[in-house]
Amino acid sequence: MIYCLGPKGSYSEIAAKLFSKILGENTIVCCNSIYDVFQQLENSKNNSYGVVPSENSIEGSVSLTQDLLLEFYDKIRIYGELDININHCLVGYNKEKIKKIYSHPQALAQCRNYIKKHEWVTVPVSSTAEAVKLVKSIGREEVGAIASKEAAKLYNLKVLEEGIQDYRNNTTRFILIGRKGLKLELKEDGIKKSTVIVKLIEDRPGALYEILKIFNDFNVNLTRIESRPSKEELGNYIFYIDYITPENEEDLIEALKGHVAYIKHLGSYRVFSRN
Ligand SMILES: O=C(O)C(=O)C[C@]1(C(=O)O)C=C[C@@H](O)C=C1
Repeated sequence: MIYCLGPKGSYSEIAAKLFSKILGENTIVCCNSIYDVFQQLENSKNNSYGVVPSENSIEGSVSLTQDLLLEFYDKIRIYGELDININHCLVGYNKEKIKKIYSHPQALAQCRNYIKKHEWVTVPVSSTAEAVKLVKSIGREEVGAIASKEAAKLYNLKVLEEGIQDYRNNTTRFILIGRKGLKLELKEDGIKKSTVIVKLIEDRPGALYEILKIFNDFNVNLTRIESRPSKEELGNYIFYIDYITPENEEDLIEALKGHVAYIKHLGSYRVFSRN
């Protein structure tokens, strides 16, 4: 079973379909929210997976996913990663008549300039495919949605314009998640990455530098470092760090442990490609 944000035709479902081919797992279950995906996995006993967006090339991190990775740390780990091109379409009845545009907040943000140019009122909804469903059920020319071509086709609406994101290259990174301890057979080839969350012991000069120095000492290439609020007080942060997994990763983690309040290893996983 693979859980994802639905309904059918969402970008998450498109990503889940690609993962389903890779995993040889055919059942995809569409959920109402990213939170539901985590919760379904928490309650699942079998080898279920979830597919959730983690980062976008225009808008940056999907903060809900980042926060839930920490909140569900006792149960859930990352098992894979896949980047998908996002080619947003204007979906509806008649472009000239649109006054109100429905979509997921990430998609609205990725098309901010385009929407501003047309002076449309925006309505955030739970996913891009949900937006198309709503526009179909409203059935009036004044409304439109921003979504995939697949969603337009699925709910029988017209693609009025394609590639409407503000920057041509629009890529969203999706991660494959599951309960900790799952055995996913990784092919020998391809890049392997890891993600950790670290909290510094105290706010003092060089505290973050000391951690980064350890990565340097182990000759490890970082691919992302991002701070999120610790949610304890304003100006207090935790750090999400992705890196190319070294052979001696256990030694690296041991070395880091001496310099942090905590380190949470969210997984070492394969970076999948679409073919
Ligand atoms: O709304 C959808 O279709 C989703 O799958 C969510 C989501 C996201 O949260 O980033 C996925 C890809 C796009 O970046 C826009 C929206």
